Amino acid sequence: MKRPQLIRPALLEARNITRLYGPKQGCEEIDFTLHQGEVLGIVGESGSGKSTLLRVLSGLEKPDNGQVIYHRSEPSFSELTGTDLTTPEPAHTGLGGAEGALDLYAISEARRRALLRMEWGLVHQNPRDGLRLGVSAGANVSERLMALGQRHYGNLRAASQDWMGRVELDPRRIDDAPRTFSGGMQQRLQIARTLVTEPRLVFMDEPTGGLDVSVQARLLDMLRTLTRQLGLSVILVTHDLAVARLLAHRLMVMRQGRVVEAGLTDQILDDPQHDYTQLLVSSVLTP
Ligand SMILES: Nc1ncnc2c1ncn2[C@@H]1O[C@H](COP(=O)(O)OP(=O)(O)OP(=O)(O)O)[C@@H](O)[C@H]1O
Repeated sequence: MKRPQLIRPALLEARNITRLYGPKQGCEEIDFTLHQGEVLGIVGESGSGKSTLLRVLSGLEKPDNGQVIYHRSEPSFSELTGTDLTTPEPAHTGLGGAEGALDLYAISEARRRALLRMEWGLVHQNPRDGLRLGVSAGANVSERLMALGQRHYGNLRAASQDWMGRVELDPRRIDDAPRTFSGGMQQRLQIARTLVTEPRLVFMDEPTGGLDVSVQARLLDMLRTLTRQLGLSVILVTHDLAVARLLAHRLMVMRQGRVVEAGLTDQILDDPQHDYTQLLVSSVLTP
């Protein structure tokens, strides 16, 4: 008997996105839908446009063309905070489409930033870009909770300690400054700081890049556990196919700013169709 397919609702849609700095420099005509609970890996060699696309998707850089549509569902953080992202602004018509669909670049920059701060999360390759180095580890973790309106000192501290434990950091180091942590520990702290609010959508840019191989392996393992436990929806940029294999359900392969192949991770890596993907995959396998 054929099993019914479970169709997960769409969370983020890229519609014909183009952001070019020069010919083939940036990303061009990108279309895809990310569904709830899905990890989408964007892979490709250096300069293929992965980071440009991630910046556009995460609201940091306006595309030259195309739309990023975010499908919000209840309960929303606006209910928690009193901020309403869906109310159209005076000169704003960007809420077309399905109810709760937000056109990312049709809302004000302030609202876009609020979205990134409160419903989304961004894990940078360099943890120093995502941490506040002047405050303690605990304050780093609890900051996003405070942005959501939580004020109780004891609860914030307990949440910070809990999350430090979940990312395998010693909770007794809650008052230490991040700069006293190793690179791998800082990355775990950045992940705790990002995930503490259980964001609906997380963007990760080479989250294990720049770390020793053994540190990478542990971090990857932890990321995989957390994404599964929390059912996170993730857009992950990586040039490392092993990272993509471990974390991503689906892959998009980019070359010179365009998507050359997309599909289920195992399908793409075990049976690549496009010449470029075949080259990428074989270059990893060849010693
Ligand atoms: N702000 C910018 N101004 C001008 N050119 C840019 C800018 N950002 C990216 N580019 C160019 O766009 C192209 C794609 O860069 P991008 O950083 O998106 O690629 P990538 O696949 O993420 O590479 P890497 O893995 O090395 O980070 C490159 O040719 C790059 O030089």
